[in-house]
Amino acid sequence: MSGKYGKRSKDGRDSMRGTKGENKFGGRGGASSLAGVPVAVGQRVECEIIGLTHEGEGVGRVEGYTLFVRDALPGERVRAEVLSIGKSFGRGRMTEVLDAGVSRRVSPPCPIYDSCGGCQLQHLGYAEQLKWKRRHVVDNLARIGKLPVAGETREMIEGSGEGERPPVIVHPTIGMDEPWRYRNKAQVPIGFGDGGLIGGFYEMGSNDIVEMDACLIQQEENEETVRAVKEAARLLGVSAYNRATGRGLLRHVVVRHARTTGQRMVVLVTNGRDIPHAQELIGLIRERVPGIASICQNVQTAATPVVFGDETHVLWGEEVIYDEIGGIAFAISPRSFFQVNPEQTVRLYSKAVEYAALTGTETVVDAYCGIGTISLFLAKHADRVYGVEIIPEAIEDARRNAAINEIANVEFAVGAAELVMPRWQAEGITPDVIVVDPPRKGCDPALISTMLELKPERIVYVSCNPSTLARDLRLLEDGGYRTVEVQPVDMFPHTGHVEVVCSLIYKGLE
Ligand SMILES: C[S@@+](CC[C@H](N)C(=O)[O-])C[C@H]1O[C@@H](n2cnc3c(N)ncnc32)[C@H](O)[C@@H]1O
Repeated sequence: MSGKYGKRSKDGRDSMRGTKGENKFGGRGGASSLAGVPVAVGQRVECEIIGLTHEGEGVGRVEGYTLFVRDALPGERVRAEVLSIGKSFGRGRMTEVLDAGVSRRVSPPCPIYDSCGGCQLQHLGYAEQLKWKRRHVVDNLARIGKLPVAGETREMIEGSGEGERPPVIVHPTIGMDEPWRYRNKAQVPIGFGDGGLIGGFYEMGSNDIVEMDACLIQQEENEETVRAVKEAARLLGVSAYNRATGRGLLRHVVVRHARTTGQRMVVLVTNGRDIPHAQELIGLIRERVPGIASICQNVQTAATPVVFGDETHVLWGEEVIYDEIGGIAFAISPRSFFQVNPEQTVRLYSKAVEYAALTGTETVVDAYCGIGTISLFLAKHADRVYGVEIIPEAIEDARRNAAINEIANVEFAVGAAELVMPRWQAEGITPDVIVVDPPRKGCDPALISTMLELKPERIVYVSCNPSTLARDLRLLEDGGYRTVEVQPVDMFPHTGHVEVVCSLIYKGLE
């Protein structure tokens, strides 16, 4: 075995798959042996795998010492080579499965799974992935949130300090019937290979880009678009960005596909404004990409792994493409957040609407609203919805989305939710329901304080990170709320990520 087993995980933030694995697979740096640590770097050890991290590493134990072993699965006994050690844990690579035990190991269908860090769980059967994602949520709620979870062990409930409160119901993860080819967006880093310009994904643990033509979790249209753009760039001699020297033009190709309208968008992220042969490049992309509706340029000159810079403009076509979710049309601009799995998004948002339990008379706040997706879903069932979002273009899209869907009972504001909410509070806006859908770092503490002052009857919390979710639920519980139901939704099959939607109720009203 090679590739995935022998290399560090990469930061996949801007990979073709666009998943968010972190670079944590150790490496050979640091001490080769440490006092009190029962393993040494380079040693081969046998270990039982008793759990799985959110990055898909098996959690092994060697004489009580924790060894994270990439690609090993719970229930297995494996042989692993130790790659790095620290005082409390180390990292290793699996060299052999000694006993598969009860693990549900499957053969990953993707031919480059070994070297690409975009997916972490293709080697685990899909039904088991769904179970594991629920387990991951439960563990975080119990460990970080100190919440009692229905049907779970007493040890988990102990220490919650919750007394006789009803336990939280954590439902089974909602999965996909066909968990492949779901992503509507690809972010492809561009670099140099032997034959010139290449684009695909970062090799694990390095900034080396590996050419990739196919990715089984991408919609095929995105693969086709990326291929066409790379070919056009090669034909015209467009230079690829060199991450070591900061020279070269094309840094990333970002493509989106709107399944309901067939429209496609290409964003060329460039290291500078001037694109030589720009008109020829645009011409070739238009000729070779069916459904192309928008070609944009984003300028990013900083030496940073962040994909987009602040300057975006249209090179050809529209400034947005249109897609539809649950019968609502959405305009999507190059930098706006739009859920990447449209099929599961309908399920996620429908749950959020269900948990909001609206009757038509309520005032609702949608914090971290993006392009107004959840706001517009809620507006049909509420008296008035207020959405707040930090990216100005996203709010432009949100307002446009309200207009094209003829939804008049929504209002959007640009700004940090933690700053805008107190302003609304001062203006006398008192929400009956607050929906939050923050980025991975969770809600700003100031926003939580304002929510606790406003005391809405219900809070609906949508999260892509179970650990910050659990932290925030604890704060909300301490402030007078009870977490009632938690629904994990598999928005990112074959990766370690899980989306969660939760309902909370103000205890004073129970
Ligand atoms: C997970 S996305 C959710 C977007 C939207 N609810 C959806 O489902 O499409 C989080 C959003 O929060 C925005 N954001 C990040 N920090 C923010 C802040 N402090 N205040 C308001 N919005 C913020 C991001 O730009 C992003 O659009």
